[in-house]
Amino acid sequence: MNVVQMNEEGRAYINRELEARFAPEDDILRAAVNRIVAAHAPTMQISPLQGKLFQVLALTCDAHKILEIGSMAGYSGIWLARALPDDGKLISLEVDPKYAEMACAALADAGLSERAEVRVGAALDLLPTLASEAPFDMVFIDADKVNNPHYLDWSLRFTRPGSLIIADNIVRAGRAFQTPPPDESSSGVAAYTQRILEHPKLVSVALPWDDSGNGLDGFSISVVRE
Ligand SMILES: C[S@@+](CC[C@H](N)C(=O)[O-])C[C@H]1O[C@@H](n2cnc3c(N)ncnc32)[C@H](O)[C@@H]1O
Repeated sequence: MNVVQMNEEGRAYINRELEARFAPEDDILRAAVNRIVAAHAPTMQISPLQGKLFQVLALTCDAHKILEIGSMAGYSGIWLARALPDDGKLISLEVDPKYAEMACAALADAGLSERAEVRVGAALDLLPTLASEAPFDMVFIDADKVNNPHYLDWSLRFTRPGSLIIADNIVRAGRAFQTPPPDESSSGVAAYTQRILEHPKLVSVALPWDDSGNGLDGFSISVVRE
């Protein structure tokens, strides 16, 4: 019997093997990451297995419209938009014009320009303009963590029963569990977590995730109930 030791090496091995089988990156996804690396920017994108999980979730809730807050170079946007039908729509919000440009290029390379749109600006300025495009079947929150509670307010306004609201980086290597949290981002995440747990219309779960060298993190998934 081949037993894998559950040390760091063992976890990396399992992750690699699962990624290779369930969520292999193609050239388009690799090119999106390469753009980040070429710009000497930090690689903050979701992992391939997260991307595949989000696709499975999008298909499960029959997502036609997805809202993403925090596009960066379009890596998660590609995973999400690929789960949409031809007449589906991903709207992704990004404050940094350089990242927005990279995201547009990545989505165009992926042949997803018709289905995915990047809007440039601070999410809190852009969100009030999206009312006519709601409801969204899925919202992915992955921007400035300090504003997560505001993003939750908008997500609740813009979703329907059965929609999913996902938030990345809700552990922050444990900083989000400290009382009081040691920084503003962790405070935002802690407040977000408390609210999704207490909200009567949300059923939520969170999973731990090893954030590619940035330490242990995690993400939450909430479903909006009737
Ligand atoms: C963690 S990265 C997103 C990674 C991306 N979701 C992925 O997995 O490929 C966070 C992004 O949010 C953007 N951002 C930060 N504050 C923002 C704000 N107030 N409004 C919109 N985007 C913001 C950052 O510029 C950055 O590109």
